[in-house]
Amino acid sequence: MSLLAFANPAEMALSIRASALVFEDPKSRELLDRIKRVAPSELNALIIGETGTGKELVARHIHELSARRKGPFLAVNCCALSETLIESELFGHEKGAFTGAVTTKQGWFEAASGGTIFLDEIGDLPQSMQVKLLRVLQEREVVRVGSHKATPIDVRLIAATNVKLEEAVMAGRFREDLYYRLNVAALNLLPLRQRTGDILPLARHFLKVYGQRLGCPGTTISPAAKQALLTHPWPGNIRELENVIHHALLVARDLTITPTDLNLSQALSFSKTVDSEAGDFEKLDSILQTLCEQEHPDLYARVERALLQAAYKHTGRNQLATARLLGLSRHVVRARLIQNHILASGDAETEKHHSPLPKSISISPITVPEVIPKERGYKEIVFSEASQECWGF
Ligand SMILES: Nc1ncnc2c1ncn2[C@@H]1O[C@H](COP(=O)(O)OP(=O)(O)OP(=O)(O)O)[C@@H](O)[C@H]1O
Repeated sequence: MSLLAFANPAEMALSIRASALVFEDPKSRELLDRIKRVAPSELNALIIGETGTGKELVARHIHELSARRKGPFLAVNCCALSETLIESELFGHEKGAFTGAVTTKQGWFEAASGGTIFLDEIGDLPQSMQVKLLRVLQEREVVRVGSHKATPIDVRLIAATNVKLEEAVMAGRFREDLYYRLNVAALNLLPLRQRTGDILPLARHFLKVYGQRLGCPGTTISPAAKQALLTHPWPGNIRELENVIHHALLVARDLTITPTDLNLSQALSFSKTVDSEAGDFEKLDSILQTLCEQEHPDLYARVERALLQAAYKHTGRNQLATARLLGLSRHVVRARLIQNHILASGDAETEKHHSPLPKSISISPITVPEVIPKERGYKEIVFSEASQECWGF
């Protein structure tokens, strides 16, 4: 999949707006009505759904339908940031606040002023940060690390989770008061297998998008392939469907996609194999941790890298499958692949990840060249067609 570096914001605007929301199943249409009602309000929203169900796309849609549409839309993946850095990333820091803080830096909340901030995987937010986030939401101001001065912020928060936050609250892992603050407007995105009326419209949508990009517009899906799409369980949801269609267009011999082009049986048998292998990896992981804690603290990092490399190679460089194989979430895998510099530049399947920190920022087009490179010190912004995300380097 190609990467485009957008020199010009208008070009990126077009690309981002092209990511239309396809909602045809009656259950999805109900949700769309709710989204349209929630969007113009200033309410915080909580989007709940399995990985790949479209949480970020819905958050972006809410932003576009709100009065804040001209402001920035910043998407931050909570689990891609290490616990030590998350506070300064979200709220900024003063020069000299800690080793390495060589300049004063604005945090994401300030950068999103006048717009929307999307906190993905909110359930992974460390407890210490949950208290601080609650304070920010209550007081509507942030205090940079190393400062005593509060800066007012004008930001709408949309959070997302793929775990049941109620259970995390019951287990004491997530603050109840923060949960109620976030859960003002809850939007449940059903897994694709529970809204089968979306499958073929989405397949047609991706066929059109990728068909044009790959120079084979007008490609259709055979009746048998449609049937296969309708009966597949889609554990990776819409992201998986998108990848399947993209792949099918690459391998199809003519302008009709057949069941063989979809390669769904391989995906299923593979997911069964990895289910049984995951247990072994978990066992190995825990033995290694104990061993390394006792003997060689740096050995664990080396072994983790080797494991990640092996799993990533074994799965044909598929992040979701690697996550399943290792018993981790896709975001954790992605973050660790980046930290370990395993995602190489020019990799055809993945985004380009050179930043030492995975800064997953999806940005409202207008603000990209003005806010991000200048304020965040990025030299280059790269837009990934695959994930519809921008990456700063
Ligand atoms: N209703 C939809 N219509 C069109 N495309 C969609 C829809 N929902 C999701 N997609 C596409 O599917 C892919 C995954 O969506 P997205 O990243 O928003 O999911 P997510 O739930 O945020 O995933 P994760 O939990 O892994 O972060 C994206 O390429 C997105 O554009």
